Amino acid sequence: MEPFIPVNKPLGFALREVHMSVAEQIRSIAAEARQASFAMAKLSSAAKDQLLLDMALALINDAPHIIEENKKDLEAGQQRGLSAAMLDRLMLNEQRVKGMADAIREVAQLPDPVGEVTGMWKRPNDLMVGKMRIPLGVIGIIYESRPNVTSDAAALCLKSGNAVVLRGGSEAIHSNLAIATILKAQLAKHGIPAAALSLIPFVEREGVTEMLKQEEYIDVIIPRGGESLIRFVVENSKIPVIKHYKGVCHIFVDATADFEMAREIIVNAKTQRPGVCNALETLLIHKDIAETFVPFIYEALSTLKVELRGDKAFRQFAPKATEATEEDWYAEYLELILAAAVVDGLDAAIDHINRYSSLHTESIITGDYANSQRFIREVNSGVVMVNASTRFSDGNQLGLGAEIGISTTKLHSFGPMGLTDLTTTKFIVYGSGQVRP
Ligand SMILES: NC(=O)C1=CN([C@@H]2O[C@H](COP(=O)(O)OP(=O)(O)OC[C@H]3O[C@@H](n4cnc5c(N)ncnc54)[C@H](OP(=O)(O)O)[C@@H]3O)[C@@H](O)[C@H]2O)C=CC1
Ligand SMILES: N[C@@H](CCC(=O)OP(=O)(O)O)C(=O)O
Repeated sequence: MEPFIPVNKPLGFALREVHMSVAEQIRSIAAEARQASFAMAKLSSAAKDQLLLDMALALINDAPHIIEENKKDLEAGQQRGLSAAMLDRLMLNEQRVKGMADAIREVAQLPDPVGEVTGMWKRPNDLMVGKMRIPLGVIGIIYESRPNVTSDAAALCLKSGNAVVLRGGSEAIHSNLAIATILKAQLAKHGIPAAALSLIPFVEREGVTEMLKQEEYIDVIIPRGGESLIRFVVENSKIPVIKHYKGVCHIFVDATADFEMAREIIVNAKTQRPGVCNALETLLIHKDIAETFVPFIYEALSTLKVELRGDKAFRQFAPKATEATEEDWYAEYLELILAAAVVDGLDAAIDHINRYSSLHTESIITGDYANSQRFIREVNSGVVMVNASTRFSDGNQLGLGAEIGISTTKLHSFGPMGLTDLTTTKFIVYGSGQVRP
């Protein structure tokens, strides 16, 4: 997508400091965030929780303003011909703003990971050695055009004692600025440096490029988005990157699967919200049940207007399905299209997944315990499920309150990332005068 300048010029441009280049402005934001991160790291759990609760309340109180700013984004999006699904992702109403506030409150209620001692052991010389959880420092996030990510990410980063630099999708610039301004005002009220939460206030892509050069000030970059973003960040970042890549999610229906259960799960995973990264994109079916299961699932999905693209064996039992090409096995459709193949068994299913998946989320539907255990151990993705919908691959649904995103990188955290994943540990050592002989 081409870089986009907001239609409402005064807002887009007024926030780019005219006397500073993009590079200077980003460097200054990052440097101030670094300073603010020291203040964040020292805050007590109670202070952070109160800050978050006040932020949630402020969002509710200022909902009319947020919705007004969001309308500007929606109008600009309509003018640019964004799809209905994209406009829906962008849209905020009272209920969605309330949802954002609820998510912040939920994060406030979660235990604070900072300061937790994760282990303590005694050495023969009586030294006590342990590990303590600490914030990462400054987290830079580049994300899509869903404005609620701005408040979710801010809440998670602040509660875990970090400062955060946010760069949201250009389509959501007015909404994001409104949300970030409201949240920042609460930082000031609580005596916390406003730079603990910064939103890049303009849409030039150069801002992303410059962010990736701030290794002196930003500790980690989280790119949350599709192919173009991830490739760009991986090629250009001087800062460690935790990729949050697209979701080419699979379900494998084993020979022992309960058909009704399989249908419920597949329908949910494909159709409940097709535009999100944890929606199902490829279905694999054990050959021993293909003759009966393929027509059964084809009927259920085509009734719901899902287009099926099958391999030869799948089309043998569902002749109306279109032909899948090699490209389909890599595809993240984010719409009502599903690729489907018949495989020889568990080994072939695991091989297919490990070859084509984006390491996001995969599920097996099976009545065979041993196969479920092999699937869990051998599938190389951040979330592996048994007899459940891939749509559960979500921080809130998995008990993390919210998620910064779903990591498809094994370092430093794999799968949905919550509070604990935004921290690291340091060694702590208690002595009583010991010296090394
Ligand atoms: N794993 C996870 O946690 C998640 C993954 N996703 C994935 O994200 C994708 C959908 O998101 P979508 O809205 O398309 O997001 P995009 O990947 O198009 O954009 C996300 C952000 O990246 C920026 N960006 C995109 N390309 C570049 C580039 N070449 N250089 C610099 N910045 C860039 C965008 O800026 P600009 O506005 O300027 O285009 C935006 O801020 C899907 O593939 C989905 O699966 C989504 C959410 C969570
Ligand atoms: N949080 C999501 C899953 C991850 C996500 O945010 O995906 P996306 O909607 O593609 O930005 C969910 O509700 O399922």
